[in-house]
Amino acid sequence: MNEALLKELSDVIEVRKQAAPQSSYVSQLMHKGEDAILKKVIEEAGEVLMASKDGEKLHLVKEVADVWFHTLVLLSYHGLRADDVLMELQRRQNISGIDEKASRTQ
Ligand SMILES: N=c1c2ncn([C@@H]3O[C@H](COP(=O)(O)OP(=O)(O)OP(=O)(O)O)[C@@H](O)[C@H]3O)c2ncn1[C@@H]1O[C@H](COP(=O)(O)O)[C@@H](O)[C@H]1O
Repeated sequence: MNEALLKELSDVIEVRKQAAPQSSYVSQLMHKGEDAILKKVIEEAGEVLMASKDGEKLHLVKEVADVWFHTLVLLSYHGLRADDVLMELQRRQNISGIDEKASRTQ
């Protein structure tokens, strides 16, 4: 995963959040509010399901990118960033790393 790219995208979303609604896709979506953002997340998740079933890998990658992007917009709406999710994933990896270490020493 390119962590820097996710952080960069989070920065762009933060800037668009403050901008006039007509100026960009993110600004418009932010202006429409939480329900509109949630609707996009659910819609894109449905498209991931269809892409998975049709077996086209590139289609799946594109739909997952749409989900990631819209969840970043949702995080920003709530004052959160990609970093918060990355830290949570890191925390889980650390826990499972500790578990693995413990099972090796038993
Ligand atoms: N990564 C994305 C990105 N991925 C998807 N989308 C938009 O998300 C929408 C996906 O919705 P759909 O697939 O349902 O397509 P649609 O029917 O055209 O969309 P709707 O009319 O239903 O909203 C499209 O309008 C895409 O353009 C994105 N829009 C922007 N970005 C990034 O966000 C940054 C800021 O974008 P702006 O706010 O547009 O400047 C850009 O630099 C990009 O890096």
